[in-house]
Amino acid sequence: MNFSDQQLGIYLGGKAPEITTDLAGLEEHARQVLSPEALGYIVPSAGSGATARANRAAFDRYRIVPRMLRGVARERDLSCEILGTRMPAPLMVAPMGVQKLAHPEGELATVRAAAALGVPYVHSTAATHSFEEVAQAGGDAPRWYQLYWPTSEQVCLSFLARAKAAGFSALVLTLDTGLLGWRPADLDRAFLPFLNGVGLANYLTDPNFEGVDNPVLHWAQMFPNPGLSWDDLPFLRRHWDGPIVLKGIVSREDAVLAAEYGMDGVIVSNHGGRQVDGGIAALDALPGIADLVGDRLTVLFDSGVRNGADAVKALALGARAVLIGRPVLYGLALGGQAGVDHVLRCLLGELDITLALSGHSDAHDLRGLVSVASSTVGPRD
Ligand SMILES: Cc1cc2nc3c(=O)[nH]c(=O)nc-3n(C[C@H](O)[C@H](O)[C@H](O)COP(=O)(O)O)c2cc1C
Ligand SMILES: CCCCCCC(=O)C(=O)O
Repeated sequence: MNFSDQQLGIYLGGKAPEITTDLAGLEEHARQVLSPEALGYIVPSAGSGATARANRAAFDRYRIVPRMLRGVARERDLSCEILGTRMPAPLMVAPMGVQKLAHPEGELATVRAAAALGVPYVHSTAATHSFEEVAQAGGDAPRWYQLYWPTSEQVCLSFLARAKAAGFSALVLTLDTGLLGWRPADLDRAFLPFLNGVGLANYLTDPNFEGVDNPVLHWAQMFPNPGLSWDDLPFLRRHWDGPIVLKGIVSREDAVLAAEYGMDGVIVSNHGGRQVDGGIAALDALPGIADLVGDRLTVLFDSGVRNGADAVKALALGARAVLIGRPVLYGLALGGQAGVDHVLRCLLGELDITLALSGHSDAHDLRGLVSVASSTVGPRD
């Protein structure tokens, strides 16, 4: 199946879609519908926003060099298997908490849209719906669980057990959020969703929270948890029967440590610039890490992917798959489940078209497809 049939469908239908197909322009549309608090939480980044800008600038620096006359198939197949999970294309939904900020149906709308397309969904510890609710909404579709490691060992073990029982097949341990980054947009509003009980669904439904007088205070004792070290990882291995992926890796040294500590994969990510201001662009970190550990670890990528061409660049620079962050939330804000469906279909369609126009019938062996531009045009418009 060609995902670019989406494009044909729009032309033949003769009807403009309700949400723009210009995914890079989605943010502007989403800004119109998000409440000031939701907008302040979702869109901006840490500090001056330098890391988020670097993420985008890096994508602009790399350019696709399409190849010709390569007998591209009319029927293309972008499917792949990543850590035992089959997916229709090397694309996943990044773990994102507090999705009810974007839309009342929150993660349920997102997981339903992803499931209908077979796109794996990664469930955040900071979600507004519990493991069990999300599993029910997602049915048999592929799903992974993202752990924010709580300070309580009991709660940690309970989360792992609940995730396993609810059919989450791989574990993503996020490492770059030992504490929350300095986020001026939220600080200036004195707004943190968790303190209003938003984003605590997994906690509040946990047996360890039963009968607790002040659940928010109890949660505040679980997070932040900056004291974790590499030597804690064997604990996870003992208690999680399945692949483990470390999210938030941007240094080669840490990628090598991840391999030495027996992890299965890493997500090269700077959390979309939401944590460290002035950090390295995730895309700039990717090729070095993929070269160094790509033969031992499954290297995945997020931070700054805004359209199908960006996904192609990350794949060509060594990622086995890319995770989509904010654009999914923008789709969610603009149209609930249908909005997420639209965003994912556009991404898949543009990914397929970009690959085909570049001479590829699948998403394998894309090395050499991008180069650093000798002359770079400025950011859009
Ligand atoms: C509103 C929001 C909430 C997020 N929550 C989480 C989370 O709970 N766990 C996590 O590992 N990453 C979380 N992230 C980070 C994403 O997984 C991903 O790394 C990031 O969005 C990628 O950057 P991009 O959106 O600029 O592409 C969140 C991101 C946003 C925008
Ligand atoms: C468990 C509390 C911290 C959640 C942070 C959510 C997140 O990753 C983000 O906002 O970014």
